[in-house]
Amino acid sequence: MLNQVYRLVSPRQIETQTVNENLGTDDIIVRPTYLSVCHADQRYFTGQRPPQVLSKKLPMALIHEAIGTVVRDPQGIFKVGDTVAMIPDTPFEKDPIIRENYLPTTKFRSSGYDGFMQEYVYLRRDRAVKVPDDFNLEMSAFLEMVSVGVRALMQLKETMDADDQSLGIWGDGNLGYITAVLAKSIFPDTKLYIFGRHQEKLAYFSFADETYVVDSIPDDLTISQAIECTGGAGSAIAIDQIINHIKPMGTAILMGVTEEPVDINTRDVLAKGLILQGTSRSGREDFEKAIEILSASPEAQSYLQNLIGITKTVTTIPEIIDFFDMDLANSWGKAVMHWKV
Ligand SMILES: NC(=O)C1=CN([C@@H]2O[C@H](COP(=O)(O)OP(=O)(O)OC[C@H]3O[C@@H](n4cnc5c(N)ncnc54)[C@H](OP(=O)(O)O)[C@@H]3O)[C@@H](O)[C@H]2O)C=CC1
Ligand SMILES: O=C(CO)[C@H](O)[C@H](O)COP(=O)(O)O
Ligand SMILES: [Zn+2]
Repeated sequence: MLNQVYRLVSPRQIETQTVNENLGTDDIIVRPTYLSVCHADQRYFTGQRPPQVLSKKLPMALIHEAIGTVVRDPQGIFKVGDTVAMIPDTPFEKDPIIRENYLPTTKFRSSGYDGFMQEYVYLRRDRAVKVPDDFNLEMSAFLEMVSVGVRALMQLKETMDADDQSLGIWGDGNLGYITAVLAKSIFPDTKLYIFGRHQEKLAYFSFADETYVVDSIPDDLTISQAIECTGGAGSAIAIDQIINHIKPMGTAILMGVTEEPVDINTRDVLAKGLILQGTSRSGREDFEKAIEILSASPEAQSYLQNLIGITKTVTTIPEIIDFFDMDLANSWGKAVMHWKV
């Protein structure tokens, strides 16, 4: 069946490419409905990745945060009309130790493989998770990012020592906010401190125990565990502040993506016996866990709806490009496209 795929062919240049699709025995067909933009998409859209990376990855459809409506399931397991979250992480093998999102053979949509900016997505059925009927659709568009926050917190839980007194999250944006909302459910008795750059963003973290602007953190403040959700140029100072304020033998989960290597004060990492652990992307079970947590907490759903930033119905390629530009200029929240292309 011929399918229209909207691919980034070079920075800021999106073209329709017609692809002849075959429906595999274990596939379903999904019509994307709500798509949410990630920093990773913007790094490709604006050409912030090195030229040799761009030439390897492009052309490809962007977007890995999306929900859609099932239009066909040959096995009849999904009902036509079901809303599903689409999982961009696509493993092709199982490993007894390495999680699917860390396997080198796993494909990740919108990172070298077509993302969800398509007329229809031909999806392996295990890459679709039913979205509860009472979930807000625009909030559900970024369930992938929620699943990434779940992954980080699960890794923290598996790795950290017994000190669960306090958790510090560096980063007052989308990822920090989502991870903080989830932390209230996963570590309900742990004091939650947020460290950011913008008082007006920190104001959204009303559920946290304390918020700090990073240039005025009390010198004697200590935290048990930490998660870095900054990325870019800001992550070096964030990691340095974490190393300074975390208690000995604490664990710091690193989530922010940088294009350049980051200097780390290894002397203090050694002296304090710290664990630094990276986390990237998520697997099916993290999507299921995210939906389980949100289903049990209307309050968490309500907080996440505060993260819905700009929303717009897009019907043409120029409107897609305008929307990406609007996202770049937007300071708070996730940009969610209602996909009518
Ligand atoms: N590991 C994973 O699987 C995933 C990683 N990411 C990555 O996470 C990072 C954050 O994404 P997102 O939340 O959407 O981005 P946002 O821009 O929404 O949020 C980042 C926030 O952190 C602030 N910040 C920058 N430096 C510091 C610092 N040193 N201390 C405290 N706050 C700081 C930024 O301020 P300012 O804007 O002024 O710099 C900004 O407000 C990105 O690199 C993104 O690619 C995203 C999704 C999944
Ligand atoms: O956003 C993310 C997951 O939600 C990851 O940071 C993103 O997938 C990294 O991909 P790339 O290496 O292509 O930047
Ligand atoms: Zn992402």
